[in-house]
Formats: sequence, C-alpha cells, structure tokens
Amino acid sequence: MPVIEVTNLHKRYREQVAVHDVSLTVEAGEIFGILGPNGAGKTTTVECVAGLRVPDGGGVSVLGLDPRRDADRLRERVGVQLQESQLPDRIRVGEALELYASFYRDPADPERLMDELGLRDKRDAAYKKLSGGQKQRLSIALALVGNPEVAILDELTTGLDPQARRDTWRLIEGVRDGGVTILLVTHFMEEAERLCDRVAVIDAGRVVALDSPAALVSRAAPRQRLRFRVSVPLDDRLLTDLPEVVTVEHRGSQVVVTGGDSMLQAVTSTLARHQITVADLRVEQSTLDDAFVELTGHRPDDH
Ligand SMILES: Nc1ncnc2c1ncn2[C@@H]1O[C@H](COP(=O)(O)OP(=O)(O)OP(=O)(O)O)[C@@H](O)[C@H]1O
Repeated sequence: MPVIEVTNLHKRYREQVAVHDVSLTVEAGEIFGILGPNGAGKTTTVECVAGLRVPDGGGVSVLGLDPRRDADRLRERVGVQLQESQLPDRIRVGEALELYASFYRDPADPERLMDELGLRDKRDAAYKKLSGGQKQRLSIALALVGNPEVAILDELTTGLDPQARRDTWRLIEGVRDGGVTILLVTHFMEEAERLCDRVAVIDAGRVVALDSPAALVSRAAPRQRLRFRVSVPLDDRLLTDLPEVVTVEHRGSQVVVTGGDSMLQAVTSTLARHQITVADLRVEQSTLDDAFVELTGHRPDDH
C-alpha cells in the first residue's frame, strides 16, 4: 500500500483554482519531490496531504488514513514543516524543541537534533533573534522531533547557504535511511536531482511529468549542450540543418547548441569543413533544469 495517495485532487480558493487535478502516490521509504514554478499548486497540494486544507474534489490518504478525519491518529505519525512556521518571538530554540517533543509519545532527542541541524550554539537564542536560515533549520527540527513515519517538508532549504543546504540534504538522507518516507516541495533542481527518488513536476495545478530525476532528464531534454566561440560570424543554418542538433542560441559571444549524444562530432566536423575555428569548447550533459524548462516552458527560478 502506498504511504501517500493523492487521487484527482482539486482545490479552489474562491474563483482561483490552485490545484486542478493532481494524482500521485508515494511509496514507503521514498524521498518524493514536488517541483514546479511559483503558483503551480505545490504548497496547496502538500497542505491537503498534511490535513491543513480540505480538498474540493478528489481524495487524499496518508498511511491508509484520512488527513482530516483521522487527524488525531496521524499527528503522531506525520511530521510537517511548512513555509512559514510561526513561533512566539521569545521562545528559545532548546525550549521550542523540548516543548514540541513533549507532544509525542516517542520523540527524538532534542539535543541530537540540535547537533544534526547545527543549532547547538543557538540553544538559548530567542526565536526572533535567529537568522532566516536558522529559523528554517529549527522548523525542520520541529518537523522531525516526533520521530515521524512520514515527513512533509515545504521549501526545505530555501534561505540556506550552499553549505547548510548540503548539510540538510545529508540529514534528510539519514532520516530516509532510518525508514521515514519523505514528501518535499522544492524549487531547486539540484536538490531534486540529488535527493529525490521520484519527482512530480506540477504546472498550473496539474502533474505534467512524474518519474525519477534521471528518467525525466533523459526523456524530456536533449542529452548534450555544447558551448563555444567561433572565429567568424556563424550562419545558424549550418548547424540547425544537422539532424543531431535541436537548438542553436547565441549568448553574448558564445554559441550554445543542444542536441543528442552524437552531436559533438557532427558540429565540429561541419564547422571545420567551413574553416570556422572553434575556441573554448565545453560539453555539458543536460540536467533536470533542462527537463523542467522543456516540460513547463518556464525556468525553475522564474518568479
Ligand atoms: N490562501 C489562499 N487564498 C487565495 N489564493 C491562494 C491561497 N493560497 C494560494 N493561492 C493561490 O493558489 C495558487 C497556487 O498556490 P500555491 O501556494 O499552492 O502554489 P505553489 O506552487 O506552492 O507556489 P510557490 O512556489 O510560490 O509557493 C496560486 O495562484 C496562489 O496565488
């Protein structure tokens, strides 16, 4: 049985449809990512899974239970970190964790969580004195303090610097290795590629793709990108006529060509035949970023 099952979820805020039709299942032990541009309906979807919003249509089940009707039974088993967790300004980090731990029968050790999330030296700091990144880490700790079977994490690493982000990924992998199933919302392609076993790409309230990051990349995007400079102005048709080439773009003095695996050979030999010298040639593999643009028509960080 899937741990989370969302079936034809539909949710409106008055006339505004936030989620048209979203279906997905999350299996035990997975890290499942929801990716999508701003306003795609990601938060609304996970809020319905967390029982914080009532769907207008479709169904949600978590550990075989209804997130609204069975809220009391799920509270012990599901940890939720949402975008803006509001705590009283004066509560101290250690106090907040002790308090939340007291709500659960079998909580995690607050001291260990503070160590793992780099909050040890903020133990006695008041919430309002924390930086954005520290508040973020505290909200992750609060989602995990009940030793949940399922963790729902919205914008897990927004506001964290690159090092803190990598530390958080390691922590989340450790949590998953301990048997917790994780549903997370992210804007960061790198995060999805590194962390998620499967990803649902949501755009305008609908799932436009659902697969492992590697499968999304190989299915949706051209496999390679070449960047180089040329000695003379380039007639793009020389390259766009090649069957291996998908796109040719100019970015400043650089030419950027995308296409399939055998493109490098085809492009360089065509240019050589026309006595065009290539400099600063770089070959890059496609990433989930490319797949995302292909699937949604937006860059992941478009706002
Ligand atoms: N409480 C609300 N009242 C009215 N409209 C809302 C509310 N919450 C969200 N919306 C609208 O519903 C749509 C989906 O919002 P949602 O927050 O679920 O998207 P999202 O993909 O999580 O976006 P973001 O990445 O910006 O957080 C948006 O158009 C948003 O403006």
